[in-house]
Amino acid sequence: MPVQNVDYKKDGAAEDFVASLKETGFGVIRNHPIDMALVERIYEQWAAFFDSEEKQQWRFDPKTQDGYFPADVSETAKGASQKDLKEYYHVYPWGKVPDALEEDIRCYYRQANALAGELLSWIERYSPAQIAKDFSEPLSDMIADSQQTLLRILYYPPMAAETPVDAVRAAAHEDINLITLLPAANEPGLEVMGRDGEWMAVPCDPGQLIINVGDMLQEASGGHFPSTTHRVVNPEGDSARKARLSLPLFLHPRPDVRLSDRYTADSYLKERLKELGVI
Ligand SMILES: O=C(O)CCC(=O)C(=O)O
Ligand SMILES: [Fe+2]
Repeated sequence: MPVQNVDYKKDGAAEDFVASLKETGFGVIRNHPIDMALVERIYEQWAAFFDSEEKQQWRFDPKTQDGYFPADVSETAKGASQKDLKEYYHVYPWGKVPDALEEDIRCYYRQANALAGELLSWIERYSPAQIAKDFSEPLSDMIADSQQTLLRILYYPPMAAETPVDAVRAAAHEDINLITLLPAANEPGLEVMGRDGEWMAVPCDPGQLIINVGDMLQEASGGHFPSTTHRVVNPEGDSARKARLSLPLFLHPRPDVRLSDRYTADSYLKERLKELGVI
């Protein structure tokens, strides 16, 4: 089954969306309530931010992890030999944001967070009873007042003349959190690994929203929803001269939320961030 593209307003949307998540770990939603003009504006504003030297004043705080992460400290995916070719900025509800960029990004955060709550209730509704009975609380409650949900503004610079062999925009990885909401990026490149081990391009038509399952939902659902491996490939030809921006919202439960017998959200996150070498 390929990743399903679901019309948010159509009857049966919730069921089709959850079936796609179960089969592929990914779903695409169109006709959704997120303001895409706002997203376009955010891409423009933040492209200018990443192009400026001002970003150096917003460097991340290693303790709290909010702010700007330059390319030389950005992530190395689990098992990858090179750092990803990306920079990013982490926005938390309590975190720092440059004044001129604050209103739009906080507005997007609220919209996307609200839609994520609804999608999590769709997921719960269409989880088999055997699986849902083990959720320690409704999935949408897990993120309700969370201060941990992270909005990342990602900037993949135009390809340099020389990059280290094996370095890619984002090496194959799985997301740590419950689910991720990702509006279509301004350039293609996102790929998901199918069950057959083949890479498939994820559609990035303007206006679409991509949702993927993260490791925490996989853990909480005993593997019913698979956290699917994905990556961002390097562009070729004319696109190599273009920057790519994307805007994933990583839905993180409150730290005390019990994911499974083995983990709380907090113990799970700490274990994974250590593996990534960012704490
Ligand atoms: O840039 C993208 O399209 C995806 C980014 C991603 O997978 C991540 O930051 O976890
Ligand atoms: Fe990801």
